[in-house]
Amino acid sequence: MNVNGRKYRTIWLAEDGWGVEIIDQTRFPHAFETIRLETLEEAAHAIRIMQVRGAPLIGATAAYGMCLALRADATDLGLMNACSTLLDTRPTAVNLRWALDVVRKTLLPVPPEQRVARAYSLAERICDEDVAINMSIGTHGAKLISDIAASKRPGDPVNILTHCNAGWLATVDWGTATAPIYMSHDAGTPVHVWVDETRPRNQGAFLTAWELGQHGVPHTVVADNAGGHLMQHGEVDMVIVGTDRTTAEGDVCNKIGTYLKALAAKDCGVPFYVALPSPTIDFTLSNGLREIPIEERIGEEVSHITGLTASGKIETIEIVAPGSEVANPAFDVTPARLVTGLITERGVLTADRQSIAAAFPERVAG
Ligand SMILES: CSC[C@@H](O)[C@@H](O)C(=O)COP(=O)(O)O
Repeated sequence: MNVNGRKYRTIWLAEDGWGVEIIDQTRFPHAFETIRLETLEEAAHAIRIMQVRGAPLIGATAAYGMCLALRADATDLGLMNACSTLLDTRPTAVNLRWALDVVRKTLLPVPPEQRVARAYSLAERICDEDVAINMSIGTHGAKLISDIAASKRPGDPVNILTHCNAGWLATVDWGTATAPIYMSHDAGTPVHVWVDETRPRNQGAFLTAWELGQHGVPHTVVADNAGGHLMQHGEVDMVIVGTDRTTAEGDVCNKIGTYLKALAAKDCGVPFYVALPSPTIDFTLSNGLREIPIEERIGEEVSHITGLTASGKIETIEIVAPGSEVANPAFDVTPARLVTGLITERGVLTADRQSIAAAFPERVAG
């Protein structure tokens, strides 16, 4: 993605060939700042406090975190300890476990003195694969958008609602839910995006709105509760969201509030699509509601909010009545029956076990 005329990925190797650079997502939308990671602890911290976030980018950062860890200790014990430190950072996005499994299984049979170099090439491969996957999701999703455009009056935009940030910033490049949007926009299909603000951390208002603006995609930020109303009044042609973990049966776990959008979409006959890169499929799970771990985050994310004051200062203020209890479940599960289709790198699938297994037979086996 281009930012201020310069092409960026969200994570990259520093010029010295070993430090890892990331964009600090806690500073959006008011500042664009990068950070250099040099240690395992810094990589784990970046994931934990959400300087990087979004399922694919969490996986990519973990892969680079392993490189940094192995520079300090490339023994079997060092490798296993680093895996468990990174795995403990966030519980829901399965891309984290997937990336760590790839690194651990590949490196354990390799002699310790060769592990650092192998880890860096693996991390680079994981990043490149993420970009390729998202571009394929973009191609398949753009076809869905152009089909809807063909049924509208020429020039009328396809109105797409999205929740949270499954965009460029959540991946290495392109995004998952946003890839079809960027590709359609670039191809001249008129699109307009309804961006759910996505309380409590406002990934929609802070991140998705920022990156759509950078790319010149027409969009409107709405309060999370507006989606149902917009759908009832024919203002939404389709929903596209991302996912942090999708079961073998097609149940989809994504940012809190996604389920309510799926219910409203079902009631209003609006197609509800999930952009799903294959590393986000957890073939060990069937029932999303019972089996997917849902991250509980700190209450301050609900009780406080950060923004720009009229005097140009970034400040955090309290917005909940003092003394009230707050709860902060960060994800919810949308059952497969509410999902119109899964937009994967291998095409648009029905959200069921047969379709998912037929598209990714090698993942079922291993
Ligand atoms: C392509 S990213 C898909 C999901 O990771 C995204 O929709 C999401 O819920 C991110 O949550 P976050 O808590 O910001 O990491």
